[in-house]
Amino acid sequence: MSLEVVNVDEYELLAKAKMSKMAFDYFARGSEDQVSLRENREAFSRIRLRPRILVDVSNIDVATSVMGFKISMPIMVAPTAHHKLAHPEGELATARAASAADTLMILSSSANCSMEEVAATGPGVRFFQLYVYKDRNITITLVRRAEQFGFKAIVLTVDTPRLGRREADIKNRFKLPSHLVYKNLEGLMNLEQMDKSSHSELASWADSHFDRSLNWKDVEWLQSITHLPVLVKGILTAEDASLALQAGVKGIIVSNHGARQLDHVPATISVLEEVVYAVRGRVPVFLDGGIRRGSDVFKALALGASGVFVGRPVPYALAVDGEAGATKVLQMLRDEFELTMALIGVRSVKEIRRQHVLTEQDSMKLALISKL
Ligand SMILES: Cc1cc2nc3c(=O)[nH]c(=O)nc-3n(C[C@H](O)[C@H](O)[C@H](O)COP(=O)(O)O)c2cc1C
Ligand SMILES: CC(C)CC(=O)C(=O)O
Repeated sequence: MSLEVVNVDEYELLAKAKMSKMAFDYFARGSEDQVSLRENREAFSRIRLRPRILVDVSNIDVATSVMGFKISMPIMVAPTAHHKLAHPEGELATARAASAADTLMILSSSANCSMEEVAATGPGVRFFQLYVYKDRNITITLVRRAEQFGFKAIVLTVDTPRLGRREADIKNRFKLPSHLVYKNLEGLMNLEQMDKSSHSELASWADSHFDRSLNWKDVEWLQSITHLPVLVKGILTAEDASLALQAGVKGIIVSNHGARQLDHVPATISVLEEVVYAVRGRVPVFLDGGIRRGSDVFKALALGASGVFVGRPVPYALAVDGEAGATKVLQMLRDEFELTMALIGVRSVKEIRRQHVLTEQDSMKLALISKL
C-alpha cells in the first residue's frame, strides 16, 4: 500500500529511493559545502507571517499575469536539465503538467526533449532558457527556433560562465546515459567534444562549450537579434539589477541556480528585496530557490516578487509518478498558497503586502527603535 504524498518535500525521499545514486545526486545536490543550498530553505523559515483577521475570505483568486500572460497562479516551472534522467517522457511530461495547471514553464536549453517536441504537446505559455555557447551561430539558431516554436521569451542564464563545483557529480563520475542527449543542441555542436579535466562529464561539457567571455554587451546583442523579450536569470545584487535595467532586459529572475554555482551566496529570498528596491517596478522581478511550500510563495510575493519558479520538486515528482507527479506538485503548491492567503486575510495576489511578513531585519529594526 502506498501512502498519499501530502507535501512537496516527500517527493524528494521517494525519488531518492527510485533513482540511481548518480541521477539523484545530480538533481539534489548543490555546490561545494552546500551552505547556500541549506540557506535557500532556512532563510524562508526565518521569515514570519503577519495575518490579519476577520476578513471575508470566502472567495480567493490566486490567478495572476506574468509579462502580459494570464496564468492560474504565480507559481511556475524553472528550467532544470535532463528530465529524462527522472522519467522516460522527460520534458514532455513536464510541459503537459504545466499546461494542465495553466501555468508557465521555462524549458532548459539542456533538456532531453527539443523545443519542437515540447511545442507539439499542445498549447501553453513557455519561455526558453538559453546558455550562450562559444559558437554564436548556435545561440542564433536556438533563438530562431524558440521564436518558430512559439516560446514567448528568452531567459538568459547569467550565473554560469563555468559550472560550479558539484562534488557529488565528480565523485559519481556523472555521465549522461548514452540514450539521452542534449536534444536542442543535436546537430549544432559536437556533443562528444569536451576537455577531460573533470571527472564530471557535465562540468567538462559546460566548461568546453559555454562562452566565459559573456558580458553585458552580449545581453544587448541578444536583444538585437530577437523580437522576444529577454529576461536575465541569476541576479543576486542591486548593482547587477541596475545594470540589467540599463541593458534593457524585460524581466529579472533572482536566482542562485538552486545553490549549484557559487557556494556561500545568500539565499535568494534574502536578497529579493534589495533587487526589488533597485528595480522600482520598471520590470517584473521573479525568484527561484528553495520554494517548497505555499507560504514560501506568499513570502516571496510579499517581498516584491511578481511570481516564483520551482526547480527540483518537478523532476523528483516526475521520477516518482511521471506527469501525474509533476501535476500534483503544482496542485499542492497552489492549494497551500491559497490556504496561506485565506489564513492571512488576502483575497487576491494584488492584496499581498509587505506588511504581511516580518523579516529578521524588520525585527532588528524594531528592537533598535524600542531602545531609543
Ligand atoms: C537538476 C537541475 C538542473 C538545472 N538545470 C538548469 C538549466 O539547465 N538552466 C538553468 O538556467 N538553470 C538550471 N537549474 C537551476 C534552476 O533553474 C533553478 O534556478 C533552481 O533549481 C531553483 O531552485 P530549487 O531547485 O531549490 O527550486 C537547474 C537546477 C537543477 C536542480
Ligand atoms: C547542463 C547543465 C549546465 C545544466 C545546469 O544548469 C545544471 O545542472 O545546473
